[in-house]
Amino acid sequence: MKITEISKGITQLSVNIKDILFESLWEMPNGVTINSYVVKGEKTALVDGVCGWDGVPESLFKLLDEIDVDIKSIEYLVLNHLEPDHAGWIEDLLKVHQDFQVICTDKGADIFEAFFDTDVKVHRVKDGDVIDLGDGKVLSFTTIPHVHWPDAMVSYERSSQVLFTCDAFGSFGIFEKSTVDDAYTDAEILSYERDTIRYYSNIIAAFSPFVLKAIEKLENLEIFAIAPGHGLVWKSRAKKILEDYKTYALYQKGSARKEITLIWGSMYGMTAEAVQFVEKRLKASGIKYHIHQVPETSWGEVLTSVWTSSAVILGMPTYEYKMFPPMSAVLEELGKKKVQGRKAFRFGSYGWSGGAQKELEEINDRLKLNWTFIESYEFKGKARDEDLKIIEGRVTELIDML
Ligand SMILES: Cc1cc2nc3c(=O)[nH]c(=O)nc-3n(C[C@H](O)[C@H](O)[C@H](O)COP(=O)(O)O)c2cc1C
Repeated sequence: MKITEISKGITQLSVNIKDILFESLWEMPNGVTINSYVVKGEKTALVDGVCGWDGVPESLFKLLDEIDVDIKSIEYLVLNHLEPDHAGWIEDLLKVHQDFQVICTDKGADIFEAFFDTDVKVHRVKDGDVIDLGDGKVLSFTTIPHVHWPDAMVSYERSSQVLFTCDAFGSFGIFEKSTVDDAYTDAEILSYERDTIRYYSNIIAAFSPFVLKAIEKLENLEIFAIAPGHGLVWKSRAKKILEDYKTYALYQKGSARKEITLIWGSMYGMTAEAVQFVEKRLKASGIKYHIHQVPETSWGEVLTSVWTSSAVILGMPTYEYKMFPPMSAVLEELGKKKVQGRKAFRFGSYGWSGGAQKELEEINDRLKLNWTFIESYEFKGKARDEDLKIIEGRVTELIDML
């Protein structure tokens, strides 16, 4: 738990969350923070809440207490996004306070009504609407639909130029030293980047075209700080996180970094032997690569690597006339996130007639992955020296294509 003053009258209340799966699905090896913000003019607004998970609502009440904000003094609850990791706390709030207004978009209001049984007043805002809190504090609102739900908006406090973005521009990770980027060196920020990319690729990626539209909408704002619902507050690097998000969004269609992700699975070690050989070749080439075995590695981890990679190598055998099933499961997930336009190569073992290749081609077409494959290579049983030579040639071809 942390309390941080972002600007005069604007305080961040941050709760650390570990050892859960985000959306009951995505691993977070370094946890996540959920950030709520108090904006104090003559009136008090709370921007975004926290989740209803064990101990979290109590943490927010405690933090409000520590900064001497009487819960009953909150007149506005600004909900940039209704996902329960930010809005679940409302159930607990309603038990002690009902005399406030919810501020959200039209779509947000519909979701609010679906999630909560309450007569609390809901004020629907559109682009450019403002709420004057008095004492110089004015909040204005800009919708950013589908980043990440259709209800999403950002709120901007005009005098301090703080932009509250909820899920947009967020990251995974818990930050012990400070919750503001200024406290960290560039090298430290770079070491947290994988958590940001993991967050982006796992949670936001499917909506990348909307991320680009949102950034366009926000580009001309004077920004002192970007204050998201997860991860660091971006002050000196506010422009940089906008640029980084734009870059991540553009990775969706291909032309990502000069990196290769090798995803592999093997039942009895025949494909695994060839994988070891390919890994040696990648190591010798000096190119940056990620290697993940499936099903041992989670989708989230694989997705994080593939998101930044311009090329993918798949190593898997035939299983019941199809691909080794964990590989098709991962590809289906990549299809849902629309990871398109990768350069790719596939190799693998089979026992009698094969079949994996046919399913791979079907998946590439059906999911519109639009991956450009170098001719795949299949070997019967164990890969012999002549097989490895051919595989090596094709891996070299792939590296050269980058
Ligand atoms: C459950 C199972 C199903 C298989 N189905 C097929 C198949 O449909 N077609 C085929 O050619 N080989 C099939 N095989 C044989 C494997 O593809 C072959 O043994 C291959 O060498 C396994 O590679 P691995 O050691 O990397 O798992 C199957 C093997 C198993 C264990």
